[in-house]
Amino acid sequence: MSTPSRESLSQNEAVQVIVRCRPMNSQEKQADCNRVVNVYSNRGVIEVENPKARSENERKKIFTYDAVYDWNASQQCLYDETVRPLVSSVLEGYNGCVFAYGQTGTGKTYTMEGLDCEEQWGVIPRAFQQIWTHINRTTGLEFLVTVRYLEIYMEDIRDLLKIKNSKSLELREITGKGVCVTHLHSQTCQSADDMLRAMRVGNKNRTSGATNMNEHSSRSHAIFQIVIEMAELHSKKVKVGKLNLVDLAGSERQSKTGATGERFKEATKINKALSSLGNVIYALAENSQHIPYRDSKLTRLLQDSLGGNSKTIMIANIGPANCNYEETIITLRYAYRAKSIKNQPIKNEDIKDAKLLALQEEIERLKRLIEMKSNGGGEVDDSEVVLEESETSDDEDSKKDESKKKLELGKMEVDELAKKLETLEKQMVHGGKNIVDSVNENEVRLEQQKLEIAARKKREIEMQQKIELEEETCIELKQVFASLQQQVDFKKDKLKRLYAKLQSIRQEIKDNHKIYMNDRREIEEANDEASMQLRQRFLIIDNFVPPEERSRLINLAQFDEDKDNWVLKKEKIDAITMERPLGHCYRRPISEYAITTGQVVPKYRGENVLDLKLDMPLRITQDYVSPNICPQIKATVTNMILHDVENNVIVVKALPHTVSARNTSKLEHEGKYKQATKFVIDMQNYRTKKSSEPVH
Ligand SMILES: Nc1ncnc2c1ncn2[C@@H]1O[C@H](COP(=O)(O)OP(=O)(O)OP(=O)(O)O)[C@@H](O)[C@H]1O
Repeated sequence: MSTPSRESLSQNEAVQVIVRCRPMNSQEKQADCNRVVNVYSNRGVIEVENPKARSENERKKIFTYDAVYDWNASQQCLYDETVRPLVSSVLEGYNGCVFAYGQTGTGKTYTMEGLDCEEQWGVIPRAFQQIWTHINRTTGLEFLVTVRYLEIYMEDIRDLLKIKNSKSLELREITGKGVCVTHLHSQTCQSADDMLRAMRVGNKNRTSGATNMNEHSSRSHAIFQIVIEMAELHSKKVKVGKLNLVDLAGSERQSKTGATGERFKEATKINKALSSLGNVIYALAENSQHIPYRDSKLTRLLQDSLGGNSKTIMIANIGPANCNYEETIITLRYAYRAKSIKNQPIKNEDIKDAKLLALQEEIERLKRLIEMKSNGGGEVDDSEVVLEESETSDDEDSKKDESKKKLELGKMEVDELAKKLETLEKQMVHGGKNIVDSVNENEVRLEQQKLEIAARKKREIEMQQKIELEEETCIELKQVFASLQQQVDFKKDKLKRLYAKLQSIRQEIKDNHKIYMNDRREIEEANDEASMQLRQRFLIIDNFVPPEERSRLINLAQFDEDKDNWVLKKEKIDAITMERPLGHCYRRPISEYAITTGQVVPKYRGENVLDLKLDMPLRITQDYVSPNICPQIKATVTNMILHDVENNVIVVKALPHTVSARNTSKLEHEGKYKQATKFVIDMQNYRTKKSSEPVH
């Protein structure tokens, strides 16, 4: 893909964050839950009341977003106001991404896919409609539309359109194209119905299951990708728009979802991937130097959409009930942070390696070939056959037959080429099919109006938010006071309001600090655990692995960027020139029958026993020299071994439970911590050194 020109680089653009609150569900109604969420759509504000508030400061939390939707908002309204403008940009050649995030059962799948009846269609089918309406009324362009559908389940990537032979697929970073999934099936579509069919096939294959919170819970992160290549008929210039529609698995608490066994394992993986998504959002919002995209497959795949070259919308889904207060606040904070992520959308113009160009070239080539063959430029010439028919000599009869055969073969070839041409041509769609339709004009106008309304609504919300900010300062200037007392009362009121605001901000800081301390404790625990493991492994290496073996492995180890892990290089064994052992017997016993029929080739002394090219080991057992074991380990091992005289066997005593670093005394813990940290630093230095070495 060619690199984008300077002109096509647009300005930084923030991720658009939208919040949607679903209606109370039957479970919540039965349990007599209270609604604690208030939605102010005209101001883009969500207000949440804390059901366990101990003081006035803790009572209300207020969050502001680009747009908010309550339980009455229709699918059409959400799509037209927020997603339609983004899909329009994709049709101009931008990359776009819409992803739904939220607690399990809050309506992510409902928002992205919706229900079967057209009125309840979600973002994905509505995007299909918009794309094909556009294609069908655009003249002067040729389109190639392909879709892919994948899920990330327990950190494995699966192809949802080709599930039968779908093993876990690999991710690969391709220069200029970003992170791609290798061997992912891509399906060409010629209509919105084709896309709907692909979506339904994929949905059937998607991993889902029932939890306490949702009867049909999606247990994987699903990404539906649409690639639209558009070529100008005259200039052959190609632009490409890519749209990622992502339905994430729900964030959840194991205690609430009642997850056990396989569901528990799933939930752990889901939460891990979502927390790495959270870390990426946090790092981007904080403008960190290092963005941990590599921590999970989900974040690697969404790399372009978060802090990359795409226009992105995050739809945060929440529930209205008091019983989900904590989860709702977590989602709202998460979404609030995402608001400060800046992307750099790029228009993918003048793309040189588009599939559409290759397809056009192939079609031209086939057309030329068919024409050549039909005009007799191929192997067989019709006129030649006619001429030959007039000659009657016996000798030439066979020649005639041969020519006929050739002719038939030639015709078959032309037929095959024509079929191939037809299939290729079908893949490409010529824009402007409905251009003569009078309804079409109205449709164009309607679409334009919808976009204008969306833009106006966006501006209105922005203005409202600005006005509210400025009101605080302006109201005082406008006020004319009749007396000093009136002025004092006014100022008292203002002070009260500001004090309440200050208290709520203080509370927010307190809550955030608590979250930060929890996160920090978890990271420290993970670090302690990792350090202990590292130390244990170093002890094993130091004491049980011979030094030459160790240096051999160090030389072979190299960091594989694609696998994001260390791998061992293949060792060169050419230098070893050991003779293979020879057979001792004179002859291999064989049956009389085999000898007479000559089926078996007898084996003679002097031949290799094995006729395989085996790798020879670098050392043989006799070369083994026992290593120097450190005295502590020796003592531990000696203490562990008992001689069971009665049964004449050696018994190894079980080790006492390892004492966790957290439970040991402070001093001991600090000592261990220092040692462990040193090991971590050594290992990191080693990794850095290795990865900076040139790879041979
Ligand atoms: N805005 C809404 N209006 C009406 N019904 C809704 C709305 N949002 C969600 N629902 C209903 O709530 C239920 C749960 O929704 P959904 O399955 O979409 O949740 P989810 O967030 O995708 O859950 P999970 O993460 O477990 O997959 C569904 O029956 C859905 O139809």
